[in-house]
Amino acid sequence: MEKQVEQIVQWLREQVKQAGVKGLVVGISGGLDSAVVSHLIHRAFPDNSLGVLLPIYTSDENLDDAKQVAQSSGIQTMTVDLTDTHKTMYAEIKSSLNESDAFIEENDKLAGANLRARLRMSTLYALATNYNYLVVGTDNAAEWYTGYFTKYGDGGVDILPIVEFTKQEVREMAKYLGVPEQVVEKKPSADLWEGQTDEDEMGTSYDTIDAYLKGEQIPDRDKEIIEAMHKKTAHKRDGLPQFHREK
Ligand SMILES: Nc1ncnc2c1ncn2[C@@H]1O[C@H](COP(=O)(O)OP(=O)(O)OC[C@H]2O[C@@H]([n+]3cccc(C(=O)O)c3)[C@H](O)[C@@H]2O)[C@@H](O)[C@H]1O
Ligand SMILES: Nc1ncnc2c1ncn2[C@@H]1O[C@H](COP(=O)(O)OP(=O)(O)OP(=O)(O)O)[C@@H](O)[C@H]1O
Ligand SMILES: [Mg+2]
Repeated sequence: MEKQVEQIVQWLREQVKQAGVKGLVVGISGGLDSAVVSHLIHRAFPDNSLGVLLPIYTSDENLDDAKQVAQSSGIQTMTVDLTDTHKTMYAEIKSSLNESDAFIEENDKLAGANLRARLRMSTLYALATNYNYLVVGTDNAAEWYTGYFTKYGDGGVDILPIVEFTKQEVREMAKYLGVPEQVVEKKPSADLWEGQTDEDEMGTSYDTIDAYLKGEQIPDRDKEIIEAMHKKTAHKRDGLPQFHREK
């Protein structure tokens, strides 16, 4: 594991050098993926890494976990509470809609949720500009394959250090790095609405996605869910469609 971690740390240093910047910034949620990334970027840049707590209606429990991750990793942190910003901005969007165009319930929930991720992204880029840092993404292999992230939200980042690691591998890395136990054991959640868990929303489990990515047999039903998500979200992984002028 030490070798694996050291390779990622070296890679992080190369990315910073190649980009001609000074360090790295990540959002810390109190969840597993950002905990691992916080530990890794602090190892790579003890004096030039920043973890940002970005609560939007965030529970005390998750905030507390985020603080404990800050402590276990040793990373410098700051907090920008975006709850009021989200409230104001989303209310403004909704009140500007014609009554006949108003959100249906499901879209309302999703749009509000994705706005949370995009406000966090905007904040991280403002800070990256100030400190001359790159924004580090926390997607793992399962999230990347299924496209389980918000386009230009938590998907709006500069580099992806753990994108080739399954959720289980990220969990193993977390234990090795000394991430607090309750964070290692916590149910993965995007925390974009009350009570959300990734596995409930996706309708399959990380263990199953991990197994599929490793080429193991999984039930047909899960395979269908995973492939449908993968197909539907191809646009999040591909470059932008561009119109080419005739020569
Ligand atoms: N074929 C296509 N070509 C180009 N663009 C296409 C497109 N289809 C949709 N789009 C665009 O993409 C948008 C839909 O994508 P997007 O806005 O990302 O939204 P969407 O994929 O619908 O929702 C994001 C999902 O990721 C989950 N999530 C988000 C953030 C964090 C985490 C977490 O694990 O922490 C999970 C969240 O719970 C939700 O299930 C459409 O509104 C449209 O603008
Ligand atoms: N409250 C928050 N404060 C700061 N960053 C956040 C917050 N919520 C989400 N993020 C950012 O969005 C990323 C995506 O969230 P995601 O839930 O996939 O990861 P996680 O919370 O680190 O781990 P897990 O998937 O196990 O919950 C986080 O890793 C983090 O960088
Ligand atoms: Mg989370």
